[in-house]
Amino acid sequence: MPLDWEKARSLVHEAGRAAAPPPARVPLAGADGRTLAEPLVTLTDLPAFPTSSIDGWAVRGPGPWRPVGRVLAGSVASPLTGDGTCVEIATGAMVPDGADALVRVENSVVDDGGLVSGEPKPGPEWRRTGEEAARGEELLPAGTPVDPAVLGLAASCGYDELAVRPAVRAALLVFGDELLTSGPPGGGRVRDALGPLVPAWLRRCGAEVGTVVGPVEDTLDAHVSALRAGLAAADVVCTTGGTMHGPVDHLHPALAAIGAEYVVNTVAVRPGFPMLVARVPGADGRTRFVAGLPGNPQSAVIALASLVAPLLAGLAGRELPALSSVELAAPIPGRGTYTHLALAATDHRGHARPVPHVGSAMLRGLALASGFAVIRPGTSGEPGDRVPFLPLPLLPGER
Ligand SMILES: Nc1nc2c(c(=O)[nH]1)N[C@H]1C(S)=C(S)[C@@H](COP(=O)(O)OP(=O)(O)OC[C@H]3O[C@@H](n4cnc5c(N)ncnc54)[C@H](O)[C@@H]3O)O[C@H]1N2
Ligand code: MOO
Repeated sequence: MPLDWEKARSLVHEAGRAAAPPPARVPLAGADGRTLAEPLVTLTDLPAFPTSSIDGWAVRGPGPWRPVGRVLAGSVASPLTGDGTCVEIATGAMVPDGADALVRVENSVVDDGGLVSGEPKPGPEWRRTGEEAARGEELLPAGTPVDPAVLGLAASCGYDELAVRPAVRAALLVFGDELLTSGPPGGGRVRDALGPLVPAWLRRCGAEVGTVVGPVEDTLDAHVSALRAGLAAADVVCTTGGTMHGPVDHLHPALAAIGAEYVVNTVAVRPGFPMLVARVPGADGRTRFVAGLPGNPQSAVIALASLVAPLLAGLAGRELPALSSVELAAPIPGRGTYTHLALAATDHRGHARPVPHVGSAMLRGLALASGFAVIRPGTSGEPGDRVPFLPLPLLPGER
């Protein structure tokens, strides 16, 4: 029985999470795009010392004030001990003990005798120690994706290295003797569209893509050898084609031959129902996965978005990618007891409109869409309905 689509997403995510590789400590520069394996706890107060927000004067007592020195960013300020004294201070410099106000340079006057007068602003002009965070405070939980902001925050609170989940290693095996790897299709043969497409989308899901092989010869032996070789170097081996039971569909027998166990075998979703994920014990004791994507190109993309993205998220120690929600701008039919994933383009108001050319063998509609409107089993979508939306893994600026 094909599994419910939402159930299948969470099952593969859990399977990935259970098999996530152990954390590694890496220098900050190598942590970009990984996932925090431990909470980010600040190693100091932030800021670590009272810090001037302005260029001007740190003053003590009532003015005018006699300058007794200067404190620049990067140095330790000596205390201001006498009322009626001040030091020149730069933005970012430590505010001296004893100072009770800061006066901006543009709000001050220095008289001929060198005395400074001026009006401090009513609000404090410096940042108090620990005002952003207190030493030992948790700033971000484990499982947070490491992005540029996280790298900057980690550096600012004292980290040289971060404990992160290693990158998930993926491989691709393309099945199908009918596939051409260059030139125009014809004479019964089609161009391999998935060899170029799948690795690019795996990378957008955060995976490192190693081996890409194809077409693998349409024999059981060739499939078994290619799977074994792929699994030796990857956490997840994606395959395309051969998920059904046609005369040269060898995926299921090959999975049996390598001792794989299905996590999900067919999903109640249209298009793409023959998709699967199976787990295989690795030689090192760690679980590896095979993700079988159907051969029809749009169906393969649906399998990537439905199963492979959650699996990679689980292996990376991340949450199940959340579905967003859109308002339909046009009707979308349901698919009976199956979930219908309908390619749609969204506008700036979050309205989704189905795109044309969306047959499971087509890619034209995919290239116009930003994701799939999710029409749940037993429902259909009417204009104005809010429905869940499964975004394609696109980078900013890509549609
Ligand atoms: N008797 C049945 N036959 C089929 C059924 C069914 O329910 N009963 N379901 C159809 C559906 S739905 C799908 S999806 C496909 C899945 O088939 P496979 O995963 O076994 O894929 P193939 O048979 O190898 O290929 C299907 C189709 O896609 C083309 N293809 C394959 N790989 C690529 C590629 N890399 N680039 C471009 N196009 C590719 C291939 O030439 C075929 O046209 O099964 C249906 N059959
Ligand atoms: O389900 Mo197939 O994947 O419709 O093309």
